[in-house]
Amino acid sequence: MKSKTKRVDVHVRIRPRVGDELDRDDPELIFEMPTPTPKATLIVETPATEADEVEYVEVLGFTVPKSKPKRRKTYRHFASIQNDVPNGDFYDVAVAPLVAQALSGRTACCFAYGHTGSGKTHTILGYGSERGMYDLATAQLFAALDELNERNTIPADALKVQVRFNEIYNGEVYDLLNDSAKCFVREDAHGKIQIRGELMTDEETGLMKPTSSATRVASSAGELWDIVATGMAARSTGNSNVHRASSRSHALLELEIVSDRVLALRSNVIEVEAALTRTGHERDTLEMDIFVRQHDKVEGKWVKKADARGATQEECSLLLTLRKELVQLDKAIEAAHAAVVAAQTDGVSCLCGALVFVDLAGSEHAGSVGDGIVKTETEQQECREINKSLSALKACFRSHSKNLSSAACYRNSKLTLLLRDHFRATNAKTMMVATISPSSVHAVQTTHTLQYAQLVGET
Ligand SMILES: Nc1ncnc2c1ncn2[C@@H]1O[C@H](COP(=O)(O)OP(=O)(O)OP(=O)(O)O)[C@@H](O)[C@H]1O
Repeated sequence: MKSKTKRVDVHVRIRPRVGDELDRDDPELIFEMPTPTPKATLIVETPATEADEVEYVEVLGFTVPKSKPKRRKTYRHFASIQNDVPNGDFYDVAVAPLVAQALSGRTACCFAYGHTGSGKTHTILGYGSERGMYDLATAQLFAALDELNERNTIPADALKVQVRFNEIYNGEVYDLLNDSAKCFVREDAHGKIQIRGELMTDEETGLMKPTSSATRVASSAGELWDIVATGMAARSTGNSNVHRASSRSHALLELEIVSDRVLALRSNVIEVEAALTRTGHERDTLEMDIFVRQHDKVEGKWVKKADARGATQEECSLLLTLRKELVQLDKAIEAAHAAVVAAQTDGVSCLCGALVFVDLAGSEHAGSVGDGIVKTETEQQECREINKSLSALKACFRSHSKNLSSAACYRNSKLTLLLRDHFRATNAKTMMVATISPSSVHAVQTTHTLQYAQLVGET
């Protein structure tokens, strides 16, 4: 049986002219929408300029006809085109279905792509009285959770929302809920992507162990807003040793429906895994001590001593105990994982539903490494990283829509690695909003955004 394709719904959002565009009275691009949703087409026409009237030009002393610029361009494969609509209307069309998806226990991702100033932040996070997508989404989410919680009598099963808020800048991941601390992304023994903090010394054992990246839990939309506001403040200020502009970083806000029961069981998994690491380290150290005692290093190679004595009885019995403990711990990890899965599947159907909002770096930074504008070493590196992550994202959209199980494309950037489990979650839904300005001053960036959006929409 042919599997269903998982297309990315791409919505184009055209904002009104704002700020300088109004002050300068920028000429507007002309938009035509000949085909309505669900397979919308957008024709963009740049207004004629005085230069268009020039018919001939001098080239190397010859007078030749001037080639006419292509003023009309057509872009296809969009789910909808929203021209000058308020956030609430855009939400109803593009984001409300994602919330329904999360409330059915599945995953939904929303990406905002466009050049700096095109309206990504206005869309995702909102401005003033214009509530952003995540705010409108969490209001809808909590309205549903509150209703379910009213019927629930067991406190440990009360539904809440767990928040993680990370920023990816120059190929590194920062934790916006932990003072922009640097994080590390790795795959755990069960193939799940984990975000970990810096290594810390465990006071009990003296061993270095990674701290988990910060998550916060909100029981109401108001609490969630406060958590996100903390992250947004961290994003705009950065930390003392990293100065980054938000337009040159990707921000990833992950919201997951959880209960205290599920969180306790997950933290039990982390505890048992830590115990396994500790015991494994103890066994390895003892085995190494015995080995080193029995061998000499000759010309870089270990050679067994002629008079090497075996392990003492005490060491043998300790090794036996440690090996038995490791077998027990392996079983305990399996059981702990099974308990998490059982709690997640036995609970209400919305449990573990997730909503992910991604405010991507300004698209003008992609493809602009060699655009002729003088850039510092750091700026060139930033452009390379943005290019890399946005190309990897496009490849992953393609692989996702074609139901390819290949994990390789996700490894090509931190952004896609962080998103991998969300993309590959069962029946995950993905939506991208391509934000554009109507000002012809931004025509080049608008063309770039629409080309990328079309490629994503046609995958
Ligand atoms: N749909 C809209 N309606 C009215 N004003 C808008 C709309 N979209 C954006 N704006 C305004 O345009 C300006 C730039 O928008 P915004 O900051 O969201 O851009 P951005 O793409 O997020 O830029 P950056 O990459 O710097 O974060 C803001 O003043 C914002 O309020």
